[in-house]
Amino acid sequence: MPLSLPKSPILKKRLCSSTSISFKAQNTTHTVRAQGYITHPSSPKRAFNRILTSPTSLTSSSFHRSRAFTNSFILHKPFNSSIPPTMAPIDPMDSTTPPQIDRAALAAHQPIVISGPSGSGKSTILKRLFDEHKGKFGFSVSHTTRSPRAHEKDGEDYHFVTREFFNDLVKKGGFIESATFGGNSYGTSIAAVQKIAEEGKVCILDIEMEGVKQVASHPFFPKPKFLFLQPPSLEVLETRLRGRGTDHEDAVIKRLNQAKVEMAFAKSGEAPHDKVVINDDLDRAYEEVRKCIVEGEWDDKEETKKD
Ligand SMILES: Nc1ncnc2c1ncn2[C@@H]1O[C@H](COP(=O)(O)OP(=O)(O)OP(=O)(O)O)[C@@H](O)[C@H]1O
Repeated sequence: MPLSLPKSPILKKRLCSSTSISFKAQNTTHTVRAQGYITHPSSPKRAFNRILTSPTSLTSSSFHRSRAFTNSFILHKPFNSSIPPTMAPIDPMDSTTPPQIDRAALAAHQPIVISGPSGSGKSTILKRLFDEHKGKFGFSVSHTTRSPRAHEKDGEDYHFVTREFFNDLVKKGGFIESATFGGNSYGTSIAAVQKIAEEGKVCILDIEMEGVKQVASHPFFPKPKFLFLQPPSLEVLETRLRGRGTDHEDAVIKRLNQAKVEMAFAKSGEAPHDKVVINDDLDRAYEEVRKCIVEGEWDDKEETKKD
């Protein structure tokens, strides 16, 4: 049964900001730890809102971005369009420091970017990871220029900001990734990510390919670890997407087409991935991911790349 997880902004999944993940299974709301929410694919949703399709999925703001590219979503109708900014823009142009960059915290709790085609199993694996390591990870709260929906709380689901604020933060380099969909902008701020690190947690960012490129090329944000989760084949991916039962035919086709692009990028030599994990067997893949993320064993990049 598909779940709907409340989450925060940016298009993709990361386990960051504080951290309480709320999700909805049928009519029951559960809270786990994270931000943002996941909506059933058939319900209105926005670019950065990740569609969580399996009951085991989790999500956060950054999660959501990938869906924007691969799904055709019906947009929620904003009910309030005048929400004031809640975060002061950081000043990345302050070369005396980077006082706003908490390098010690980010080094101690290095953020992890997980990416991979829709249906590759990111949500499934992250859900298990969170369940088995409670309090260790967090999701960041994304910024968005869209208006909040009835159930959304500013600062929890997203930081709802004005376009001026958003654009200003973009200019200052305050986002590690940002994108615009359907006239609304979404972004993962440095401040939101490092907040998780300062809380003593590892921020996990579930980000789609374009976001990954942005994070990797950010001029001054310390490099996070990048993990790419790959399906064993497009055929298997198609079977899993259809088995998930959350997408219409056209959405499945879009996801598969996007998967080809993402897998080509992963093999191109241009990708920043520190580790590629092939999700053939769930238990095996989970263990491989866990070793990287929990134990810090990111050692077989070259070997994996040859496959
Ligand atoms: N190793 C595996 N073997 C069989 N089925 C799997 C495996 N890993 C994941 N699945 C199933 O594949 C489907 C897609 O997994 P999941 O929703 O976690 O992918 P995802 O990468 O999070 O997708 P999206 O980006 O669209 O959220 C789910 O139904 C999940 O149960």
